[in-house]
Amino acid sequence: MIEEIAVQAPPHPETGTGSETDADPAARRKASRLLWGYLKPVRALLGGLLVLELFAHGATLVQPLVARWVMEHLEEGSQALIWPVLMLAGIALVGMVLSWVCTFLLGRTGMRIVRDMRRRLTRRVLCGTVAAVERRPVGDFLSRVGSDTTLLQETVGGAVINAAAAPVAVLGAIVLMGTIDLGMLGLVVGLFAVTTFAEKFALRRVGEAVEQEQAKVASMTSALQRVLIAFRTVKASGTERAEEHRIGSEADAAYRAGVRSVRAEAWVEVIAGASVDLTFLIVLAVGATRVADGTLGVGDLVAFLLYLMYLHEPVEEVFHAASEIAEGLAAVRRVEAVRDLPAERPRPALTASVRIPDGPPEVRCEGVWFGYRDQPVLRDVGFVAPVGLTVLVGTSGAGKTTLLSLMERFADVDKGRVLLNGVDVRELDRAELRHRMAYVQQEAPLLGETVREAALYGTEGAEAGLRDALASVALTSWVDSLPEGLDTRVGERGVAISGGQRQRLAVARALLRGADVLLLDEATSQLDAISERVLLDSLAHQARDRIVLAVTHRLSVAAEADRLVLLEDGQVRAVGRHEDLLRSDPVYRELVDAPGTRANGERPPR
Ligand SMILES: Nc1ncnc2c1ncn2[C@@H]1O[C@H](COP(=O)(O)OP(=O)(O)OP(=O)(O)O)[C@@H](O)[C@H]1O
Repeated sequence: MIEEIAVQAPPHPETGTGSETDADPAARRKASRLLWGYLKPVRALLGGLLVLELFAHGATLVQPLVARWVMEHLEEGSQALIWPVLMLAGIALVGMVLSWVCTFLLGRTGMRIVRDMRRRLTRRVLCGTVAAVERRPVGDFLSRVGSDTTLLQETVGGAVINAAAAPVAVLGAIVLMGTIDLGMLGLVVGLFAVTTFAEKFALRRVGEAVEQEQAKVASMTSALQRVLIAFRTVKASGTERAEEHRIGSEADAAYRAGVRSVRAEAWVEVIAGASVDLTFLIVLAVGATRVADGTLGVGDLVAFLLYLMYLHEPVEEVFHAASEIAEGLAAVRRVEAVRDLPAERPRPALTASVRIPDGPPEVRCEGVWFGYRDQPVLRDVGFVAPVGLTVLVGTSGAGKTTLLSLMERFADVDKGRVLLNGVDVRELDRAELRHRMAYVQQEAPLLGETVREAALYGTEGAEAGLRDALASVALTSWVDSLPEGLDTRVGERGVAISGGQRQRLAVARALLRGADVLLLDEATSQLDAISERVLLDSLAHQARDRIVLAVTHRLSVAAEADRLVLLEDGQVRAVGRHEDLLRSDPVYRELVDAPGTRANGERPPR
């Protein structure tokens, strides 16, 4: 069974974030808590910014008072006006400086949170289990780490501060209105309560629509990424139009969800504006009636209405900020789905002292059972791979790659044991175990921009052995023919080099790790007979003091093996040398006779 720390809910068809959606109040509360958590490292800074913002509000409020003072003292001549005018200019300057500082600091704070979030997500993905990470489309990860985190920047860079500062302005005005007439204030508060109730629904729609839009963008990115990886196949299959249509439909779906979110946002803005305007009219009607029956003064009504007009901006700001926060919370939910990825379980504390015993290396499988999603793939597999070349052969799907995965602990056995030097690999620290092994995966992908970087990837201080390793895989003359030698760029996915060269480079990298156990999964499948011969000689040399465990369909590799393990339908069918199995096992004979077991130019055995 695949080992996971947290159990991942299956992706939601619309949002792709698991079963939690914006319609779920518990999910909303959890997202709010998480957003508050993200702000933890910058809460003090945000507090300071809030104070600055309030000062900026204060500076705006003082301006009319000073202007009024200037108007009242006009008749005293220009001399008397110098100081008030200078004061006005000073206030304006302070307002400008505060505004710049707030905008800059808020923007920077938002970016910092996004940067930290991206770092954490990257760490989370890299620590995830192989099963959990490989199950998700790559484009989905890219979208969550790239674009969803950007949405958060908007939320933090302004919305949070506005959501805190604007209510203070609203509260201030409300208190002043209360000093004029409590009855009228009750009316205003009642009307605002109705508005807030209506806004709640619109805001929920914003959150849902943004989450759906982001999920559609992720699907589009995944579709595009698949096409780019298989670009030649797409061209050769003549499916450009079909792919364009498919990716286009994802873009359309993202557009439709985007329109839904914009529509909901428009409602938020309109309801906020209309609430103030409507309240103004109702207060005017009620106030006029009260002025007429003498229970309210004209001056009080005018002052009350002025405060209502002043409220227009902060009320709109509050709801605009709420809308941005709803978008941010949608992003939080999508980002958190990555943070919930099951991680590789650390080594159990009880066995913390277990180390790999010294001595000649040995890999041993004892009664190993393993399945994917309760479908058994390996059944009671047992064999020993001592120092030397051990080759795993078997029909496609027999479980060869799966066996190598269990040795590297990409997954753990359901039953039985895999032992390295007599120690169950589950008791070992993963880093130590993997340090002892070098692995070339079936597709032999290259990491690094240049030939040198690709060959040295994951090898520490191995540069001195680079030339020898390249010679071992017959790549010296190729590297020497490159325009910039080892520093020639190999293209993003290594497509600038042939499949065989890529495989050999991957093997050179594995050799440079100097590991006790070399795991090679179909590492010679694309080699010609001559390069394969060089590589096999080199592997034979390596196998004198380490374990080389190779999965192959190639006869030439099998013929060189010190021992063959023949897998059939997840079980060990036979173990022996090539000649013995050729004589005794009809299934092995059939495999050997099958097409594709020989390198180009290789002759069949006599
Ligand atoms: N991640 C996975 N999830 C579910 N099933 C899987 C997964 N990986 C492999 N399988 C299944 O497990 C079985 C064994 O796969 P495995 O890749 O180990 O076979 P193999 O012998 O290496 O095949 P090949 O020679 O074609 O590479 C296959 O039926 C395969 O479909």
